[in-house]
Amino acid sequence: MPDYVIETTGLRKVYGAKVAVADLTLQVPRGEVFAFLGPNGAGKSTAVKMLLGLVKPTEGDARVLGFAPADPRAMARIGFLPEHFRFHEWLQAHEFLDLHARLSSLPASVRQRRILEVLALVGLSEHAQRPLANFSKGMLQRIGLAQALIHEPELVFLDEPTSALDPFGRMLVRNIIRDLRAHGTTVFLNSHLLGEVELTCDRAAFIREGRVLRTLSLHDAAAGRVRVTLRVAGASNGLLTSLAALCANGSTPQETSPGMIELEVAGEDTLPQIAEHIVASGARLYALTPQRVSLEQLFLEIVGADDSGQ
Ligand SMILES: Nc1ncnc2c1ncn2[C@@H]1O[C@H](COP(=O)(O)OP(=O)(O)OP(=O)(O)O)[C@@H](O)[C@H]1O
Repeated sequence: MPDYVIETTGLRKVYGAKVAVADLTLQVPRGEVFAFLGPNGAGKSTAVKMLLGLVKPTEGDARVLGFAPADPRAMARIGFLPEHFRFHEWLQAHEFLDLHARLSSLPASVRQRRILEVLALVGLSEHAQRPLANFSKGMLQRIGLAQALIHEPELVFLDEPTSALDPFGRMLVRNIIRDLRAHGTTVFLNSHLLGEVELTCDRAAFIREGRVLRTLSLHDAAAGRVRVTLRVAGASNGLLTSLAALCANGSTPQETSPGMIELEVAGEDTLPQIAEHIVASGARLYALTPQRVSLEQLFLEIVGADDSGQ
């Protein structure tokens, strides 16, 4: 049986008349880097808060590391970087990390070593003695990530961890997430930066109004939709009809200009069949150019482009 670190069934949260999370059913296996994607107001942060026991669900059930949310046995093994972190600005970076190490019940014998390790991990070793009040937004996000990892958690929730970071910072966070995965840590990532998600995550769930619309693997290139551009000569009238049978989701091939055809197929496995159809029709194939459909395109299609700004 798969070892799920997160399992929810029909999780729901209502604030007055506002349904923040409608009906969330989700399973995240151990060791996965899982992305939670959805437009503003989709209920992502509320869902994470319910999983952490910070918000009480109106209905439904959740298990995190096998326990009910907020169970101290689970919480000790979870790290969390909230979207809006309230920092203790009067503390120096190392004091802030020491506070969080103590809150995580890290034994005194390892605290100092872990503080130095996580400061190095997030590239802030030289700022250990600086008060957080003097930190830039990006540095605060890095130190927030350091506190989430100080106790070597099994499961880490990162809510928009790179929103304030420059490209170097984003690369650093990508590498940290890859290291976490290599060590078997499960990462639950909320992000609007779909390029980052594509590079770091194993699987993504698209949510809207607190419901999972779809989950998909981000690894399996053969399973991802592919847009194909063809350059052909001598195409017969029947070629477009014949290619239509290979298209994804009821889409149809389009002749964009003489000799140029575009179509979308469900995965790379269909590419040889396209070539076979063209040759069988008697046309000559000069170019077949596949391009994976980006996560951003999928997001716009699945979630809908007009559902922001709540
Ligand atoms: N404490 C609260 N009281 C009332 N409404 C709330 C509360 N928290 C969240 N909401 C509402 O619930 C909905 C979901 O909010 P949530 O913050 O979970 O969305 P999100 O997907 O994390 O959004 P974003 O991408 O903008 O961070 C929103 O409409 C929000 O206004």
